[in-house]
Amino acid sequence: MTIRPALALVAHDKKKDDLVAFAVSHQNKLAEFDLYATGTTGSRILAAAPDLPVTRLKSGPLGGDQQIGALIAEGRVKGLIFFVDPLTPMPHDVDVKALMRLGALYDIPMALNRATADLLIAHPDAFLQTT
Ligand SMILES: O=C(CO)COP(=O)(O)O
Repeated sequence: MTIRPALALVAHDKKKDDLVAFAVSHQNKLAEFDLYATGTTGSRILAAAPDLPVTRLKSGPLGGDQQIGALIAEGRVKGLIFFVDPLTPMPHDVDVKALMRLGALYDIPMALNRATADLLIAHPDAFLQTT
């Protein structure tokens, strides 16, 4: 059995509409990956694009960001699309920072906004690095 490369999709509440729009408009390319999402983000994506292979983890404030961080550290998740809200304080800010830190540490392609996500998904091979 071949394990497909995996991407993670996460959005803060005020950015969820943007991420859903991104996922819908790039459905065909995203369908080539296994997708992991934090709980509420995953529900929103699946409601709009039910055929996408999304595995929902815990909600971000309940540990979902850390679960995705662990998947990055294990080498399972090869790319992170994380639409962050820079204007709202988060109770789980330490988890948000930890997730971005692991993305930087493991040098995976990481988009923190729609503009960068659009650039990355135009070059899906960027997610296929093996380190
Ligand atoms: O809080 C989040 C990321 O930090 C996202 O979690 P939800 O997708 O469960 O809202």
